Amino acid sequence: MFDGVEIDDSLKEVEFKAFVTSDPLKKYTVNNSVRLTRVQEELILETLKQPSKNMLGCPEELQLLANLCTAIQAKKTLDIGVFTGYSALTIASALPEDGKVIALDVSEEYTKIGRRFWKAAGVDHKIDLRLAPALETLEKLIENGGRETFDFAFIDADKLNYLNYYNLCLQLVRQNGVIAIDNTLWNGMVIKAENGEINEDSQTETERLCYFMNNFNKFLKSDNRINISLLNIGDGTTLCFKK
Ligand SMILES: C[S@@+](CC[C@H](N)C(=O)[O-])C[C@H]1O[C@@H](n2cnc3c(N)ncnc32)[C@H](O)[C@@H]1O
Repeated sequence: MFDGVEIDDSLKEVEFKAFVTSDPLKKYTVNNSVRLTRVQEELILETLKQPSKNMLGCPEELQLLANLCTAIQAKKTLDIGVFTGYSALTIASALPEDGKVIALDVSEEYTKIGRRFWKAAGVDHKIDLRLAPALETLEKLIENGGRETFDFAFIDADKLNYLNYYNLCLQLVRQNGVIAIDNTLWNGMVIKAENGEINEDSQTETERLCYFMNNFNKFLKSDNRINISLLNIGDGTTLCFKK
């Protein structure tokens, strides 16, 4: 897949992503399972031209989430962190005609790319984009009676708010609904945090975020409000099944 894509240095930072990986087994699993529509493929290729391309979601992960939405017959969903609209497009495509993705981001610039592709795929009527800090939007949804009305949520925005997003999503998602969380393996670096090689005072922001992510993973494991699966797919995807 995407053999013609030029790999520049910024993409080498995200070697775990299927379209740049050199891991033969990962390539195999993706080549033998990921199905992309023409519009998804065009959106991915367009995003790979953007300077912030390394934020793009992983096709194998998003396909799994879409399949999960179908399996639980999701209708009302949340996409926290839209970027160029790939996750919203993929989730919306798995929903029935009257399904909804409430899509949360702060960036007009990124999301306007997504709008074009949502329209091309004929799913724009299912996507309700809210341009504001996601915490504000989630709190408003709760205030306005949204508690336990969502079937599914995908958390993929600013990492330091992950715990806040998770706690708000737990209020918004119904019993047996699913919260999926991206980047929980942090490019494999969580092992360094686990071994004490990285801590909250580490030099780089990415290391400090990794320290945070390792603690967040431990919090999720101990949270009895959910059943959990941490999958080594994409950059690490944690599935939380609300009890
Ligand atoms: C990793 S990208 C999302 C990728 C997307 N889910 C996909 O599948 O391609 C993270 C996004 O979170 C957004 N973001 C960052 N801080 C935010 C905040 N406080 N509230 C809402 N969105 C935020 C960024 O603008 C960016 O578009």
